[in-house]
Amino acid sequence: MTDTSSDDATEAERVTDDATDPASVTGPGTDHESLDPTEAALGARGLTKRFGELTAVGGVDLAVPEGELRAIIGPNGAGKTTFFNVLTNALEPTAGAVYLHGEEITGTPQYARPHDGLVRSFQSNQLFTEQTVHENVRIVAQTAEQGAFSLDLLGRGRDLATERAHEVLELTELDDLAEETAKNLSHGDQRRLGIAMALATDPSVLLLDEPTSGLGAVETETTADLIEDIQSELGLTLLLIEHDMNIVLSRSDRITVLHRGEVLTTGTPEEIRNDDAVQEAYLGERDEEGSL
Ligand SMILES: Nc1ncnc2c1ncn2[C@@H]1O[C@H](COP(=O)(O)OP(=O)(O)OP(=O)(O)O)[C@@H](O)[C@H]1O
Repeated sequence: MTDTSSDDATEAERVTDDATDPASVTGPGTDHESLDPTEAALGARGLTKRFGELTAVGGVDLAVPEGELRAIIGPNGAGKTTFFNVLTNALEPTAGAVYLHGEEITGTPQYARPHDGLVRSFQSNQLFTEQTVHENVRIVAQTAEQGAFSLDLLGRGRDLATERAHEVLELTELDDLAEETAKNLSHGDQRRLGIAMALATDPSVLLLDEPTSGLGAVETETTADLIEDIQSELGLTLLLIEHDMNIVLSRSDRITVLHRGEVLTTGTPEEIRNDDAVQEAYLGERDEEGSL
C-alpha cells in the first residue's frame, strides 16, 4: 500500500480505511478484472481520493492489459475525471497505488517521470495558441526528447522532434493544417491537436478525457475514428472517458463503470449493455447523454 496522504483526510480516516489495504480490497469491481494490476499496462489498487468528507474515488482497482481500448463511464459526478487525475498524479491520491507496466508510480510527479509513457491528451487551454500546429507538436516532442539529449550540443533533439512532429501530424491527419495557427483551428481540430501533442511524447498508455464533448455529430465520429485508428496503428493502451454511449459501446474492448466513486462493473460492451445494475445506476441519476 502506498499512502500518499494529504491534509484532506485525517490520519484516523486513513488508518481505518480498509479499501486502502490491497489484501482487503473487496469493492464491487474487484472480481471483474482478471489481471493483477501489477501485471497490467496500467493498474490501480485501492485508489482513493477524498475531498474532505467526500470520497470522489473510493478504493478503485483497475488492470488494463497492453493494447486494450478501455472506456471509463459512469453518471455525472461518478468520479471519472478525479480517477484520471489520481492516475496521472495531477491530484495526489489519498490512498492506493498506481502501476505502469508493473512499476509502481504512485505519487511520482510527472516532471520526475517524463519518459514513463503515461500521457494524457492536452486540453485546449494547454495549446500554444499563437504558434502553428506543427510548432505545437514539435515543442512537446522536443521537451520529451530533452531527457535523452539533455546536453543537446548537436541539435539532435530538435531534428528528432521535427521528424517526430511530421510523423504525428500525418498520423492524426493534421498535416494539411501544419502551418495553421492553433487559435484558428475548429474545436474538433484543436481536440485533434491535443491528441497529437500527447502522441508526440511517444506514450505507451494514453488517457483521453471526453475527447468528443461539445463536438457535432460528424466531428464526433471522425474523432472516434481517429482514436481507434491511432490505437490500433500504434498498439497503444488507451483509457477513454466518454459520455457518448454509441462510441463507448461500438469502439471499446472493455468498459469499466464507475458509480459514486467505486467500480460497479467491468465488461465487454455486450455485457455492459445488458447489465441491470448499470442500467439502474444510469436511470437513478439519469441525464440525457448519460443514458444507455
Ligand atoms: N477539486 C475538488 N474539490 C472538491 N470536490 C471535487 C473536486 N473535484 C471533484 N469533486 C467532486 O468529486 C465528485 C466526482 O467528480 P468528478 O468530476 O471526478 O466526476 P465525473 O464522473 O468526472 O463527472 P462528470 O461526468 O460530470 O464530468 C463530484 O462530487 C465532484 O463534485
